[in-house]
Amino acid sequence: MPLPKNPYPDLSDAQVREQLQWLETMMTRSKVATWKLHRPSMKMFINSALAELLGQSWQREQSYPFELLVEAMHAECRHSAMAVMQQLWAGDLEHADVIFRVTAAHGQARTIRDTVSVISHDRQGQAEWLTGVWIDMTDTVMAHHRLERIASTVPGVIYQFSMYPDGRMCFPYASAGIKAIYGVDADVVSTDGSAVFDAIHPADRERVRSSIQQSAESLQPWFCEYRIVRGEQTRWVAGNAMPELDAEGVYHWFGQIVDTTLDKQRELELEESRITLKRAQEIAELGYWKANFATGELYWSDKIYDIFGLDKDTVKPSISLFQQAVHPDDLALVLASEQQAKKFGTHDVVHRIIRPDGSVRWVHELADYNQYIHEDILIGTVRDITEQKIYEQELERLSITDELTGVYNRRYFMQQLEQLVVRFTPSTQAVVAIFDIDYFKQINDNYGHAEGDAVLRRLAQFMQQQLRPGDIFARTGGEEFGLLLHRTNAADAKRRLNAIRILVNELEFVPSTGTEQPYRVSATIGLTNVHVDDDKDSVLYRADHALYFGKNKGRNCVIWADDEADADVV
Ligand SMILES: Nc1nc2c(ncn2[C@@H]2O[C@H](COP(=O)(O)OP(=O)(O)OP(=O)(O)O)[C@@H](O)[C@H]2O)c(=O)[nH]1
Repeated sequence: MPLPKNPYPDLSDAQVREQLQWLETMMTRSKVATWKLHRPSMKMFINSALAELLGQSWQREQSYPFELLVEAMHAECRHSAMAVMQQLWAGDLEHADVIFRVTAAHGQARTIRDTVSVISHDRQGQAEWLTGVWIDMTDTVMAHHRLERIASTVPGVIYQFSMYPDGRMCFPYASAGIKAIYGVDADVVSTDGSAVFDAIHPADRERVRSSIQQSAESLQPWFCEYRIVRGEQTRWVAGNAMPELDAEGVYHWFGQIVDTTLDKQRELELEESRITLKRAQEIAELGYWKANFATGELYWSDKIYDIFGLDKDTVKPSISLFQQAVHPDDLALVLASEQQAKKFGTHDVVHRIIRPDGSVRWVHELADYNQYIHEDILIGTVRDITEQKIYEQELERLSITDELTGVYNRRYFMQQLEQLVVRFTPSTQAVVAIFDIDYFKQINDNYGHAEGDAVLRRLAQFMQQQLRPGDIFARTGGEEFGLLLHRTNAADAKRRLNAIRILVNELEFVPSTGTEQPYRVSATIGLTNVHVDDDKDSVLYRADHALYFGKNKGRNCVIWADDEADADVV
């Protein structure tokens, strides 16, 4: 049988034999299985490692039928393996890697990569001598299989991504999930990863690239959320991976990419409703809070910090902090409302707070006590109603104020008188008086209506100054004023009002024209004390009667009226 031609013409046959010996020893030791086949005779020579693997006894130079090898192959691999062999025999291929499974000695199934080379050809160009080296890939295949099984239970895709110094990028490993996420096959991107990058939404592509670059530069974990466009569909994915730099300057990331479209949609919807709510709260000047009475914890939305004049970054809200901010006069009201809420479910209270700068604000709190939550929690809103309160107070003030003189008006006087008579008890002491300017018509007639107004203003202010706190003084008609003197007896009231009458009469008025002589005014005052069985009309009737009496008597006097007597001049 002709041996293959010596491929090393510089060496003697003996040297070649020696080299072969050495090679064979090395291969046997390292358990590399090899075979060589003389194609024309189909005689096969195998090394001891292959003989051992196939469960054959071995002798140097013993030939074996090639069938031995073919029979060891698993039936499902045989056809494709032999097809490659045929191409090698025909001289169509010089080298080929053939992968097949064999049943080795002791019935063990092994996966083999047989690297076959044609060593020599016959005159027709067909293979004459061929050789093969078996590499046992069982462990690799098993590891791959194991990885695939694990990967199939993990959401999304797990992968290795590599970036070369020349900028090439690829996915040497990607689990089957890559198809579902990017719509590409793992083997397509195993050498060129551009299909994955092409699938990224154009608006996100640069961001993804620079995040990879950053991770490479810092060797810090890569994390990125971005969109993928697949036909009409846009999906959100999130990727994270750990980078590594190898000795050749190649970066490798090992990580996972998952589809987060649903989470992202929920997140975006949540963010949208959060913004809408925030905006609505801003428009309504509304803050949102949640108080846990069991723990004393309090949550405030941003708006509440503004309302309370506190800094969000440095202040941590708590129930006690809130209570400290409540105006001391309103704290009992607020606490009572909270207790009410525990019984009836609703907390609805208007109160004042004091800001750190001392300014006072009015707030309206509305909250619900949720009895279905087992914790002691009140959830509610707070609105700054200071402007509204000021406006209301101003309206209230205007509704009880006389426009010309600035003192109380008739409406307020009548309200107070009504309250006085309704609440009156035998131990209460109060006096009601009517103060009427004498001959006021003449002032209008002599100096004009504006001068009359000025006199009314000045007299009203003057009277106001003469009274005690708690006394009520109001303009009840044109040049007529009413007085309610609390905790005063008849003698005291007569004395005080007479003193005031004298002071009024001493006032000097200078006409605004400036050309006339100064003049004085006088007033007549009718007064009475309040009785237990009085209503407001009966009180006013007596005071009015006394006033009428005084006018008739010549004016500039204080007249006391009681039930019996018509009047009593002071
Ligand atoms: N300037 C001015 N005059 C008013 C106002 N309201 C009422 N008067 C005038 O006050 C005058 C009241 O006149 P009378 O009721 O006759 O009373 P009098 O002149 O003070 O006389 P006696 O009360 O009897 O002393 C009228 O001329 C009214 O026009 C007002 O708001 N401004």
